[in-house]
Amino acid sequence: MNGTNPVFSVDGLWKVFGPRAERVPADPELTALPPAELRSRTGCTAAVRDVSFDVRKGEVFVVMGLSGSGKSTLVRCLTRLVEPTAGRIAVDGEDVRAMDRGQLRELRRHRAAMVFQHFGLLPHRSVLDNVAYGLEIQGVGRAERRARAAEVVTKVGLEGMEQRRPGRLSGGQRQRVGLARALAVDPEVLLFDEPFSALDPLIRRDMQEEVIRLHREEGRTMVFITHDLSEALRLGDRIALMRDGGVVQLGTPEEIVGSPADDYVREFVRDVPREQVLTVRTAMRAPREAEETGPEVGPDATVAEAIEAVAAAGAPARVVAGDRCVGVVDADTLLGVVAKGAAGDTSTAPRRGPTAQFPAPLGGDAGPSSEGSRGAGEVSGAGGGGPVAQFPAPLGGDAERQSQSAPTVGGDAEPLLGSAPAAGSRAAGAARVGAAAPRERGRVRPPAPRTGPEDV
Ligand SMILES: Nc1ncnc2c1ncn2[C@@H]1O[C@H](COP(=O)(O)OP(=O)(O)OP(=O)(O)O)[C@@H](O)[C@H]1O
Repeated sequence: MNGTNPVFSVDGLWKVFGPRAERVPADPELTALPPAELRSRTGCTAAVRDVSFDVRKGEVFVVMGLSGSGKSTLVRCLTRLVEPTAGRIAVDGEDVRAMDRGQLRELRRHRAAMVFQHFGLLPHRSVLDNVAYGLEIQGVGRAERRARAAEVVTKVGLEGMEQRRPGRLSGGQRQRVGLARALAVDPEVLLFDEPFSALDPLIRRDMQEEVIRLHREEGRTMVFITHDLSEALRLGDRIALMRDGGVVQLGTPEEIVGSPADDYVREFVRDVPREQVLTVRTAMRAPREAEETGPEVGPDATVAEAIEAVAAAGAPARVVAGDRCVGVVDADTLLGVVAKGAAGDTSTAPRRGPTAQFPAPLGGDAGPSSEGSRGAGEVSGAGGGGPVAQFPAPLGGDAERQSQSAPTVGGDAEPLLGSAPAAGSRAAGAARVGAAAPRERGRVRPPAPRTGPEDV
């Protein structure tokens, strides 16, 4: 995926609303002003400020940020639904800003279809005809467009509802029709503008699964806007986190959660269960002698999956890539990852997830021998029962101290995160984890904490 040319390439993009907007990007004094001052001095709002990124072929690229951070404006600039003020945009190497009206129409209809939150369905048309609508605009003949529409209706799980009117569909079903309509024109890229934010949480999750399934089956490039961090983590191969029109961090979910670029991002991801996002790459250490046995996990397994594997076996797990053991994760290193998040966050209530289930500290001495030799049954009685209680507990009861004394985590996390894998390889790696929960492989599935500096 990474070796191919980008689908969209954005360089130094600005969108300024207000009088004589073009002067803003051109004037270093004005570009340096904070948003409020820029507004009071010029009457202008810089909705997008000097943003650069590539959307790679086949990836789900998420644009995330709080309300008003510039997400919609940015994504609308990609096909010039909003006219950029300055900067370059290319689609498959073609200059979007140089396109004439006909080329733009072609771009929007065939190459980059948008799925909106308000799906804009035609109330007097059946599901099938709504889905076929985009093809109708393209001039595709009736028989062909209905056949193609029927295919995508099935693909999005609406088989049997072809003749219904939108008014007789639930919100989730209507959103599926909107999605089917975009898919019917077989665009190279799907652009989603907060498509699920009006749906209730269960249906929303359903639709997220749908997007993941479609992406997995078709490998279609997707740009997805959301203000919901858990949605971004669930869907994104990479996430651009926006604030005040700028991108404050662009990276994989693992990079954003594991190595926040600044305090703003750190605060944003504070409540994310790190063990469900970070992979064992963050936690592994060099293998020691006589560590040739034990469970195996792929390099893209999450820390949570590795905890399960280590807990079930009562022994460290080998991280295996291809035929090669590239490292080992054990109780210390895995807990270190979890504790590192908790250490900076002592003011909050206890976090959910595996950490909360660990037995009370057992004295803190968990050298290599205790990890290797402690049998599953030995600890479970003392620690509160359940498979998780079998996990040796090396903490002395002080998360902060543990995080400082976990050199593998502190020392290795950042550099390893830099080489975070692509989604496809995540899938391959995760399949090794015998004890992993039956969930989507290769995708992060955190519970749904709505986190952020403020809830939007
Ligand atoms: N047509 C417009 N005229 C003037 N200002 C605008 C216009 N459209 C957007 N803005 C401003 O640009 C900034 C970014 O808006 P935008 O809608 O892109 O944010 P967003 O992150 O998509 O927000 P939301 O999540 O609420 O949709 C906001 O300050 C907004 O008020």
